Amino acid sequence: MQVQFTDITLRYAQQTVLDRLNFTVQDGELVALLGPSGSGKTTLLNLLAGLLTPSAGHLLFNGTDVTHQDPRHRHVGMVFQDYALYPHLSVLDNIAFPLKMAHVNRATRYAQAQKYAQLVHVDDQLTKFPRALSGGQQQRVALARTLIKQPALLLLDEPLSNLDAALRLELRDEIRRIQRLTGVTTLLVTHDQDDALRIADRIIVLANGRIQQSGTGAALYRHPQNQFVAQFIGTPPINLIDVAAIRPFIHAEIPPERLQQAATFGIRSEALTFTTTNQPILGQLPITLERQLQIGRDQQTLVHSPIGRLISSQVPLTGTQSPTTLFLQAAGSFLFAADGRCLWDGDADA
Ligand SMILES: Nc1ncnc2c1ncn2[C@@H]1O[C@H](COP(=O)(O)OP(=O)(O)OP(=O)(O)O)[C@@H](O)[C@H]1O
Repeated sequence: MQVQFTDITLRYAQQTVLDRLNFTVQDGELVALLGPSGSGKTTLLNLLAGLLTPSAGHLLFNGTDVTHQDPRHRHVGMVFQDYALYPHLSVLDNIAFPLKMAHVNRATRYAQAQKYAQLVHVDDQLTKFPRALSGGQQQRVALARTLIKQPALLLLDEPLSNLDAALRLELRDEIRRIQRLTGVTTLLVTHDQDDALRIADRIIVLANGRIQQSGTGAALYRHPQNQFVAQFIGTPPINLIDVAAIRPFIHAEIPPERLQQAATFGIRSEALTFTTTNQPILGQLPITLERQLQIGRDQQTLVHSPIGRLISSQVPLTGTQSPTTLFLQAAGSFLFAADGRCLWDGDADA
């Protein structure tokens, strides 16, 4: 089902939580809604489920205006962070429960429950009660219980938040597999960029009630439209430097009028390189090494420079001599205006 927000605004008393949102989720798409705490993610899901009505604007499902439609008629399924399983019912009865409420006969609802249990890989747990399951298994059951209703739209509200790291990784892949198999249009709410980047076809970044940018993980990382997105997406975090401080170290081709307008220079850790490559270089900085870390397969080096402390992921772990200069590569460098807009992107505009 295609979902369309047209100029949707939601206010609580004086606070505008969502401010004229416009976006479309295509039929079968898996979109992550990524934003910091309080950015309005849950509010947006509640609008889709029909638990809230917007202050202004329209919500369309397959082109039909459902802004004021009763939640029961929307065919929307929701899965929450805390599973919300019925503790006194077995796995099979939990999954079959929505069909019982819909007065589907016993044989059919158990056959369907078996089918969905297989889909989410809990078919070997059918007689257990929720307390005897791991968090990941409980979330699988919650997913099956929602999917058995064959929703036209699936809403996942921080479904991985209560899981430990290993289960989280496993369920991320599972959510994607199950969504692909069922083809259900899905909106996943998360504040975790890793979840969004690994699961979704496309990410919508929400902050301060506005869509900051919508795109693939690669587009958001390589071509952020503003400083918020540049800071929010990517680990280690982007280096942000006052333009006036870095200007004396820049020798190459940035349009002078852009430099004039800019307040902040952003540089990704991988754009601070130890040696020159065949990539365009903007300039170079004298540095002293502070600390080097190996974090899994990634290396991070903290350096002191005349423009402050920086992080590079391109300095080899020492052994030989310490580097005294780092090169600023154009790709991965950005200029931001005082209001946060990206004025120049070293990869796209150079
Ligand atoms: N019923 C309400 N009355 C007044 N303000 C509310 C109400 N519900 C939410 N808000 C406010 O709306 C804003 C967005 O809340 P929402 O729960 O949608 O954010 P969120 O992005 O889901 O945050 P989190 O990740 O912390 O759950 C917050 O500032 C919150 O305080």
